[in-house]
Amino acid sequence: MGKVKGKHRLDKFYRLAKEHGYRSRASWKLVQLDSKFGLLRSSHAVLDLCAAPGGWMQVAVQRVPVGSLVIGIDLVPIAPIRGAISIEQDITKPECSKRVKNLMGERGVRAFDLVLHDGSPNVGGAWAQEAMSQNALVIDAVKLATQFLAPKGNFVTKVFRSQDYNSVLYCLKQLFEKVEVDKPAASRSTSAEIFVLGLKYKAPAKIDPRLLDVKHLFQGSIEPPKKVVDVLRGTKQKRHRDGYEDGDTTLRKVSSAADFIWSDSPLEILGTVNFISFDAPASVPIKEHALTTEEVKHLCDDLRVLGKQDFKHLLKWRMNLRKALSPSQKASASPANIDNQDENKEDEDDKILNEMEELTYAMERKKKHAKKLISKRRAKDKARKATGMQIDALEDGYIDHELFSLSSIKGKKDLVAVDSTSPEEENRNLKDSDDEDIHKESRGQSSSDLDSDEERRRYDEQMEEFLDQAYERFLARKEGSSKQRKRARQAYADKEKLLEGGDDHEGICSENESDKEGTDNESNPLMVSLDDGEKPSQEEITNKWFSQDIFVEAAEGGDFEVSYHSDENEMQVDRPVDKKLSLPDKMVKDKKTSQASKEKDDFEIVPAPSTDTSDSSSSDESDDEDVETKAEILACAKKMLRKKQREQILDDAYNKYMFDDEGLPQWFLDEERRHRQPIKPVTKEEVAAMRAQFKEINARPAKKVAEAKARKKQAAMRKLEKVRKKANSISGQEDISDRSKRKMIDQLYKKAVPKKPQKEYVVAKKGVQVRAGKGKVLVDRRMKKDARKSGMGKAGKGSSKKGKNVKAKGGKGSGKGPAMKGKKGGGKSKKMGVRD
Ligand SMILES: C[S@@+](CC[C@H](N)C(=O)[O-])C[C@H]1O[C@@H](n2cnc3c(N)ncnc32)[C@H](O)[C@@H]1O
Repeated sequence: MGKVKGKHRLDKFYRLAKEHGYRSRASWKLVQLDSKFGLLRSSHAVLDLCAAPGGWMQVAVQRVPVGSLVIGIDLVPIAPIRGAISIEQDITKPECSKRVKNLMGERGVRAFDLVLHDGSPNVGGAWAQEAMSQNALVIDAVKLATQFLAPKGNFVTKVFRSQDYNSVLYCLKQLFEKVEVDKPAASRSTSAEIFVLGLKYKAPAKIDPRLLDVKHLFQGSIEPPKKVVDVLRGTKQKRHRDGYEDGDTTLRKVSSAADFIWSDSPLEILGTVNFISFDAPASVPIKEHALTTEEVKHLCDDLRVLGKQDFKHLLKWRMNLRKALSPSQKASASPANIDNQDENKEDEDDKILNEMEELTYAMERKKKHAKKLISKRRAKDKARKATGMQIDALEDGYIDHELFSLSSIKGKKDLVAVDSTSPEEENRNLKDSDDEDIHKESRGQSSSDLDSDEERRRYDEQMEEFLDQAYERFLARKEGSSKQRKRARQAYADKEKLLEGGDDHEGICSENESDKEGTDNESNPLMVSLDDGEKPSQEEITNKWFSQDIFVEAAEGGDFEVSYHSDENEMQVDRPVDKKLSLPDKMVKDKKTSQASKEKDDFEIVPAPSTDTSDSSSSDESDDEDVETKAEILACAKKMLRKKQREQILDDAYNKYMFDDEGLPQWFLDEERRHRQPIKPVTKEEVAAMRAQFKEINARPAKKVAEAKARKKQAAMRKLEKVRKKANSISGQEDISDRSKRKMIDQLYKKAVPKKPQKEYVVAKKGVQVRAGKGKVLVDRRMKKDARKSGMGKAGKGSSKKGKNVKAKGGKGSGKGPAMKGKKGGGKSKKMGVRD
C-alpha cells in the first residue's frame, strides 16, 4: 500500500522521530495535526485506536493536561508508556469496548474528549481490497467514537484515498458539526493516506444503524463527476494541498495500461486517473515489453505526483509502445494520427507558452536595466550639481558617437546645416532630443548626455573666469614693463591694419574653397583624404584655421591679434592689453615644417616677447605667489561647493562694470585698471585659513620621523613583554614571600618604563640667588608653604599613597626643621620633590 522502500524510508521525519525518542515517524503526523487544530491541549481523556507501537500515545501524553487519561489499543502489544494505558485488543470486536468501559469506570472517566485512529489493516494483497478494509476499519473506529466520545469531542481518523472516501466523509458529516481534511507534511506525498477530522461531536440521541453499517454505507457511494485535468499544464492549475478538488472525492482512480496505450484520448486518461495498473491480462504484454522500464512503472504508480516532464515521458512511452506493438496502426490515419496531432498541438502550445514566458522575462529585465540607467544618470546629475563639476564627456553612456562623428556629415549641405543652426535652435533640438535619449537609453543604445542650459551657462562662466584669472596673472607679472605694453599697443594698431588689408588672406581661403567646391558637393568637407597627392602647406592650414568666424569676429572686436612669424617658424596669437578675455599661452604653437612661406608678406612680423628680468624673479617669491593664489582659489572653490554661497558669488559677478564702455579716455581706463580691483568673493581670513591648512599638511612629520617613533614604540613594547615574562616567573616562585615578589616586580617595571622627568621646585633663601636648571621650578617660601599645605590637605583627606608621600616630605622639610635649613643644599637652597 504505497509502502516506501529502501533509503527513502529513512527520511527527515524518521530521523526526527529518532532524535525525539518517538516510537514511530507517524508521531509527527499527530504533532502537525495537533499544531494546526489544537486537539490535545484541551483533552482530558484520549482514546488512541490502533496505537502500536505507541508514537501517537507518546505525543498525546506530552500534550494533554497533567493527570489526563490516555488509553492506547492495538492488536499487538504496546510497550508501556509513562502516563498512558495500553490495551491489546481488536477494535472491531465488542470485547474491546468492554475493556475500555471497565477502564473508564476504574479511572472515573465518563467520556473521551478525543478519539484517535491511525489504523492500517494488516491485510497484504490487492490495493482495492486493502483500501476497502481500511475504510471498514475507519467505520469501526467511528462506531467506538460514537460510544465513548463526549459531546463536542473530536475524532481523528486516517483514510485511504479510494472510492469509499466520500461515504466516510458523509458518515462523519452526520455525526460532527465540522469535518476537516488534512494531509500533514509528515505524511508522504506518495502515500494515499489522508486524515479526516470530525470536530465537535454532535452526540445525537439516536444514530441510524445503517450509517455505521459498512455494507450499507459503501454501497451508496456516489460516483463523482469526471473532471479532466490538463496534465501538461498541471503546474498552472491551483494545487490542492489536501489532494482533493471540490467535489472530487474519489481517491483511487485506476486505468489499465492497455486502456491508456490504445486509447484515443490519452491526455484525458492521464487527467482523470491517478494510477495506471498493469494487472489486467491485456496489460501483461505491455508490462513485459522492454520499453516499459522501471521508471515508467514507477511513474504509473501515482500520477498525482508527476510533473509536466513526467507526463511527456509517459506520452512518449505510449507512442513508442503503440508503434512497437502494432506497426499496422502506424500507417492508419485515425487514432494514432489524431493523437500525434494532439501531441503536436500540445507541443506547440508549450513552445508558445515558453516563448511568452521568456519574452516577459526579457522585457522585465530590460525595464529593470532602463530604470537602473535612469537612476544612475540622475545620481550623476545630482553629484555634478552638488560639486558644480562639468560632465566627464568620456564617461560611458555620455558620449554620442554620432555627435562627434565626421562621417555623419555627408556633404556640404550637412555642414551648412550644422553651421547655420542657431544656438536657440540647438537648444531646442537638444531639449526635443532629451526625451528621445531617455527612450534610447532604455532601449539599451548609447546616447549622449546633453548638458542642460544651466550647465552650459555655468561652464561658460567658469571658462571665462579661468581666462580672466589667467590674464590677470599675466598682467600682474608683466606690470611695470611699459615696454611690453607699448609693444602690445603697437601690435593692436598693426592688427587693425592687418584686418583692413586682410582680404588676401580671406581670398586665399575662398579661392581654395571655390576650387574644391565642385568636387566637395558629394563628399564630407571636414574629411580630407590621406591619399591626396598634394598636402596642404602649414600656411594653408594656418590660414584656414584663422579664417574661422570665431577668430575673425574676435579680431574685429579687438580681443586678440593674429600674427605669423615666418622667420622663426612661429605662429602667435597676441593679446591686447586692455581686454580681459584672453587665450592661454598654449595657443602659441610651434610650426613643424620649415617650408618658406610664399605669403609671408601678408603677415606682420612681430618679434617674440623678450624674457623680462622681472619675470625671472626669485623662485621663492613665485612660490609664495603660487601658494597665495592656490589658497585663494581653494577658498573660493570651497565656497562654491555650497549652493547658497555659489549663487551669491554668481550674482555678485553681475555688475555695472561688466560691459566695457566704448570711447572712454585712455587715462581713465588706466586709472580704472589700477584702482578698481574686483572684490574677491573670499575674505583674507578665509584665504589665511586655507594657507594654514597647507602649513598643517607641510608640518606633518616626515616618514622617517614616524618610522623612528614606531621603532621606538616597538622596542618599548618588546621590553615590556620581557618584563612581563620575568614578573610572571617571579610570581610563580614559591619560596619568596608575596611582599618581596611585589617589590621585585615593582622594581622591574620601574626599570622598564621610562621615567617622566619630575618637576623640582627649588625654594630660594632670602637674598640668595639660585639657578634653576632643567626641570627645576623656582618658588618662593610662600609658594612652597602653600604647596605643602595643599599636599597635607590631600593626605589628611584620604589614604592615597600620593597624599602620604607629600605629607611625609612636607613633614620633613616643614617649618624650621633640618630639611629647611639643611646643609644638603649647600646652604644656598633646599630641594623638595613634589609629584605632579
Ligand atoms: C500505522 S500503525 C499505527 C501507528 C501509531 N499510530 C503510532 O503512532 O505508533 C497501524 C496499527 O493498526 C493496528 N491495527 C490494524 N488493525 C487493527 C485492529 N483491527 N485492531 C487494532 N489494531 C489494529 C496495527 O496492528 C498497527 O499497529
